[in-house]
Amino acid sequence: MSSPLLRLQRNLDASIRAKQQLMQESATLAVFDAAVAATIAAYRNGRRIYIAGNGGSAADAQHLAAEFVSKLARDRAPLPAEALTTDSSILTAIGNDYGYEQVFSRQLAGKAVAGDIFLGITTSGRSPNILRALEQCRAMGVPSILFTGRDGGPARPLADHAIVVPGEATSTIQELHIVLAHTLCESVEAALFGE
Ligand SMILES: O=C(CO)[C@@H](O)[C@H](O)[C@H](O)[C@H](O)COP(=O)(O)O
Ligand SMILES: [Zn+2]
Repeated sequence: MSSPLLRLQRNLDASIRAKQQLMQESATLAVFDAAVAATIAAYRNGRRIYIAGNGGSAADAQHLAAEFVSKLARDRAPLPAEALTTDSSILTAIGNDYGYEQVFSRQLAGKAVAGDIFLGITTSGRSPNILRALEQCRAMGVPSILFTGRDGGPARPLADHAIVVPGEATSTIQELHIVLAHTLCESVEAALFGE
């Protein structure tokens, strides 16, 4: 077998093993269940979700926001959601004037209200802009969900619902995060608009 196919086999195997492991981690699944309930509660109260991450996790933040606003599995009313990663003017202004670690926290300070919900995505649990965003949520009464990996790093204790997934490689952790993201959106759709 050629080496790209060997790599594919290895990566598929790592993804499958990590997903099977997550299915066995009942404590982690319970945290996810609570995170879904908190998101449904925010929407029922007329609030919205803000989502942030870096690199591939920025793409995941945008992917999930698009599905809340457009749709995932069924035709229904749009749900308000915003990825904090999309406006290059805001990102460069805050990054340039206040520092990259404030690019998400300052947007939350300016846009979010108590009772909104925030989802931070970081495979390492160590990205300073996600840490600052989680601190900002605590200060503002915005409940927070964290999708992370490894030991969850310093982000873990800062989040209300910290979901730490298995996986050794960053890419494997991200593959589990996208399953969580789709399941979160699908569950919200079902709760608000029926199965
Ligand atoms: O997508 C990938 C790797 O798969 C990268 O772009 C990755 O997201 C970046 O290195 C991020 O900066 C990593 O940040 P984090 O997950 O540790 O918060
Ligand atoms: Zn990637």
